Amino acid sequence: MAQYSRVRGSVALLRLTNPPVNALSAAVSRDLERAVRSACADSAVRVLVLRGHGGTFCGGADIRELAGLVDVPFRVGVSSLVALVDAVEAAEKPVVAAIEGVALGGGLELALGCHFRIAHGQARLGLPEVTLGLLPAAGGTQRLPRLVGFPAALELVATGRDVSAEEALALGLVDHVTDGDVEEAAVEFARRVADEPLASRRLSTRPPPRPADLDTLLQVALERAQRRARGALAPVACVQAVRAAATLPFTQGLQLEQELMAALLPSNQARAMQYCFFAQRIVGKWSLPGGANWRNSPARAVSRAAVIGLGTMGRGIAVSLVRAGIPVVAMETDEKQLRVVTAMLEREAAKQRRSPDSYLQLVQFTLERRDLGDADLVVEAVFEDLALKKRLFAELSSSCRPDTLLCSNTSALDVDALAAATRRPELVVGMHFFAPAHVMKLLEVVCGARSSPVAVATAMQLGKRLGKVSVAVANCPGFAGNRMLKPYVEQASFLLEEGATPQQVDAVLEDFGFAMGVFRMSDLSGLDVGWRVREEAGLAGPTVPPGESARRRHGCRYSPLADLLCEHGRLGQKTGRGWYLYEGPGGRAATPDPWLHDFLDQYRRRHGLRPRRIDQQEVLERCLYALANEGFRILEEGVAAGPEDIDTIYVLGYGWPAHRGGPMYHVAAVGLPAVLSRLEHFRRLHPDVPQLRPSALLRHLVAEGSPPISRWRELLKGLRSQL
Ligand SMILES: CCCCCC/C=C/CC(=O)SCCNC(=O)CCNC(=O)[C@H](O)C(C)(C)COP(=O)(O)OP(=O)(O)OC[C@H]1O[C@@H](n2cnc3c(N)ncnc32)[C@H](O)[C@@H]1OP(=O)(O)O
Repeated sequence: MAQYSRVRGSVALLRLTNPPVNALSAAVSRDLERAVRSACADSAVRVLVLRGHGGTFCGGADIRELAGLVDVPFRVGVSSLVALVDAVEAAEKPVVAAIEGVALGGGLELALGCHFRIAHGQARLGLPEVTLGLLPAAGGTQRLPRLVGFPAALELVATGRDVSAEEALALGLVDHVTDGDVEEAAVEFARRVADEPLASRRLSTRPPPRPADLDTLLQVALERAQRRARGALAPVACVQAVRAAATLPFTQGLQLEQELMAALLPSNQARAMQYCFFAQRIVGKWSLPGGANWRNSPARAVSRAAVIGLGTMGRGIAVSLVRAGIPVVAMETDEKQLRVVTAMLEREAAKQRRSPDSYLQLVQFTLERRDLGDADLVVEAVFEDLALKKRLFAELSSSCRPDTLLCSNTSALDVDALAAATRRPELVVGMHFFAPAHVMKLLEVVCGARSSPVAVATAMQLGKRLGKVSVAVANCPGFAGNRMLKPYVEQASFLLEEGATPQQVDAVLEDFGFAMGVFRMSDLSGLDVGWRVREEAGLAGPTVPPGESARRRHGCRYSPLADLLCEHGRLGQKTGRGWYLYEGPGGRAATPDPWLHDFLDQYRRRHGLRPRRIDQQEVLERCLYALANEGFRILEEGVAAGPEDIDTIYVLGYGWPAHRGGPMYHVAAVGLPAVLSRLEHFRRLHPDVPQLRPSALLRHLVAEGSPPISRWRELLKGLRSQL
C-alpha cells in the first residue's frame, strides 16, 4: 500500500498505492506512516518525495470508512490520518509532495503536512469534506489558514471548491507547478532543498496571519455559509473550525476540529450527503433490458458536435461543449443569440484564464444544415414543439452522416416519436440538460425504446466529459425529473386554493433547504412554459373540451390558478409579475403582491372554497410525499433504475438540498410506513387527486418490512424494467 525506494542516491520516493484514487483508509494511513518513519531512519536518505500511484496523488480519507460501509471506528480512522500527517510534518528530513491528478480532503491535508508541495499543471487541489457533510479533520482547518491566509481558507473549506494548480500557486498553496513529469520535478526540487532548515516549513508551528478585519471576515463567512445551504450543519462547523485557527493555539484548534467532526460524522446530514456521493457514482453504471451496460458498451468518440438553436438551453450546451474542448457547429438564425453566445464564451474563457480566441475558434456559426454534416453528434435545442422537432429530426436524418447521433434536449417530449421520424431510430437519444446548461451538473439521458447501446453509452460518456453526472432514464412524458415535478407543483397550487399563500408555501420549502420554493422557482423559469405544456395536453386554453368545469380535468381535481395568471400576462420574472411582484421585467427580488392576494380571495369566493389555516407540516408532506410517490411509480415502471437515480436527478437538477439526500432518501429516512399512512390520510381527504394514492411499490416495500434504501435497486431488478 505504501512503499519507498531510493532514487538518485539520497532521495526516498514513497508511493501511496490504493487504487483507484489512493484513498487513505486507516490501514493505508498506518502503512504510509511506517514507510515515512523507515525512510527517515534510513541514513542514506536525505530527503523524501511523496507521490500517489496511477497518476493521482490522493482522493482523501476513505469515504466508505467514513460512511460506516467499512467498519472502522471514528477515533481509529482520525487518529491514523492525524498521526500520519503529524509524522510527515515532524520528519527531520524534508518531505516534498509530488501532486498530480487530485489532492483532495485528507489527501490535501497530507500534502499540507509535507514541507514542500510541487503540483502538475493539470492537478486539482481542495478540501471537499463539506460536500460530504463533514470538515477536514486531519488538521486541514488549522494548517490551511496558516499557509494561504484566512479569506482563502474560509472560502475553500466552507464551500469545498477545488482549485487548479495555477490558482494554488497564486494562493501559495503549492511551491512550484510543472507541466512535465511531476516526480522528476519533485525529485529535482527535493535535492535542491535537502539541506534547508525545516522549522518555518512546519505549518503547525507558524503563527496564523491576523488580518485587521478578521472578525468581519469570519462573520461574513458564517452568514454566507448559512445562506448558501439553509439548515446545513457542515458549512457552519467549517467556519467555526477555521476561526479556531485565529483564536487558539494549534493543538487546541486541532482538538476543536476533531470535536466538530465527531459531532458531524454520525449526523443524518452527513449520512445523506455521503449517500449522494455514492449515488452519483452508482448512476454511471447504467444497463439496458437487452443486457447492454456501461461495461460492455463502448462509447463512440465525439470529436465534433453540432447544436441547433442557441436559445437559453442551446447556448449553455454550446458553451459546455467548447469548454470541454469539443469543436461545435452552432446553427441559429437570430443574430442576437450569436452575440450572446460569443459574450458567454468570452466570459467563460476569462474565468478559465484562457484567451477568448481559444474558445471562439472552436465555434462555427452557420445557417446551413449541410454544415452539420460532419458532426459526430447533434444536439437539437429548438422550441419545445413536437411537430417542429419531428420535422427537424427527419431532415437531420437525411442531411447528417449516417452514423451521426441525433440527440434532443427536450425536457418532456416523446423521444420515440422523434426517433420514428428518422431513418436511424437506434441513433436517437434524449439529452436533457438543465438551465443554465453550462452550470448545472445534471444530464438526463433519455433512452428511447429503440436507442442502441452505443447511442446511450456515447451520450452518458459525453455528459461526463462535460463535467456532468449523467443519469439514464427511460422515455415517458417528463422523463423522471419533470414528471415528478408535476404532482409537487399541483399540490402547491391546491394549497393556495385551500388558503395558503405563495410566500407561506415557499418559506416552508426553503426552510426545508430548497434554494427556492416552488412559486419563486416557477416565476424564475416562466409560467408560460408549463402553460404551453398544459395547452398541448388539453388541460388549458382552447383545447379544453367544452363544458369541462374550471377545477376538474378528466374527472380529477385541477387547479387553473397558473393558467389564469398567464392569461393576466403574469409570466413571472420576465414580465415583472407572476406569483410575486418584481422591480420590473427581468427583476429578481420577489415581494408579496397584494394584487395576487385579492385575486386568490376572489378566486376562492367564486368557487365556494373556504380558506383554512394550513400548517407547515401539511405543506411539506403534501408537496414532498406527492413528489416521492411519483418517484415510486417511476421506479415501479422501470423509468429509472433505482432510488439513487431519482435522488441524483433531484439534488443536481432541482435544488433538492443535498443534506436531505433526495426525495427517495428522505422518505426512506422518515420511514416508509409513516409516509404511506400520511399519503393514505391525504388521499382520504382528497379522493379526486390520483397523485396522492400511494403507489404499489411503496405498499410493496412497506409490506416487505421497509428494506433499507441500499437494497431497493436489487429488489427492483425483479420488477419490470425499461433500463
Ligand atoms: C474514519 C476516518 C476519519 C478520517 C478523518 C479525516 C477526514 C478526512 C476527510 C476526507 O478526506 S473525506 C474525503 C474527501 N475526498 C473527497 O471528497 C473526494 C471524493 N472523490 C472524488 O471527488 C472523485 O472520486 C475523484 C477523486 C476526483 C476521482 O473522480 P473520477 O471521476 O476519476 O472517479 P470516480 O468515479 O469519482 O471514483 C472512482 C471510484 O473511487 C471511489 N472513490 C473516490 N474517492 C474516494 C474516497 N475518498 N474514498 C473511497 N472511495 C473513493 C468512487 O466511489 C469510485 O468507486 P466505484 O466503486 O468505482 O464507483
